[in-house]
Amino acid sequence: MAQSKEERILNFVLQNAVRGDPQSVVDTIDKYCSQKEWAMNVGDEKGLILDKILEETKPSVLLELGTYCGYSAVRTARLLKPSARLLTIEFNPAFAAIARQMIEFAGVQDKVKILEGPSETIIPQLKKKHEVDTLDFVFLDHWKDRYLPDTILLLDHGLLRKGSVILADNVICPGAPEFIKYIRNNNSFECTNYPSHVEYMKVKDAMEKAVFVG
Ligand SMILES: O=C(NCCCCCn1ccc2cnccc21)c1cc(-c2ccc(F)cc2)cc(O)c1O
Ligand SMILES: [Mg+2]
Repeated sequence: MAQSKEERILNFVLQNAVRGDPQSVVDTIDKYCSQKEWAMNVGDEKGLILDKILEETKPSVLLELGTYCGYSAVRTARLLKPSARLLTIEFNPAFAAIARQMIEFAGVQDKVKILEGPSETIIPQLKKKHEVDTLDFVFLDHWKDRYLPDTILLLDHGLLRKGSVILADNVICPGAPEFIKYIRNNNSFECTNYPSHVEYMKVKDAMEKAVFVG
């Protein structure tokens, strides 16, 4: 069977990165996707914004929507304290399988758990099935028209607390206009926009941080 792009990315990492070194995995994916094949990783430019917000927030319980090849899961886990846990939801089983191998190669498997399925099914299970109380940090990077309904789902299931941080990728390109309209007009959230570019491109993009103030 012909290899998928995601398999080619994983194999490039297995052959060129250092096992157990998450930074080398992140750098190697960025090298491949900027020089050989574009892929929808958050990338190095927006990745630095993610890093800074993680270092400011110091979260213990994190949720990511949109694992893909595991780039942002590895990038995030490399900055977490030993006791912190990242749950990452992936809809596509083939991508989840790639991400699992990427996360294990990087050596961050003890901090990361991949949950396979649609976010609208998994979010309501987080408290009882995945022993979550509330989330300190949520990274939205899945279907852009699910950012708003899933934010409402998080609220309805009591998964946010005062100070919970939601960080959304791609609020310009591909864009998440309904999410942005809602979150910027909701007094329960304090929003900050971080202008950037689409990963590995010159096209304008941005990330939006929304802190839940209760
Ligand atoms: O589409 C994007 N991501 C979403 C991929 C599908 C997620 C599916 N999925 C995963 C978990 C999950 C749970 N529940 C339901 C569905 C779920 C994306 C696209 C671009 C992009 C593309 C073309 C272009 F010209 C410019 C930019 C850039 C990005 O950074 C992106 O993130
Ligand atoms: Mg994205």
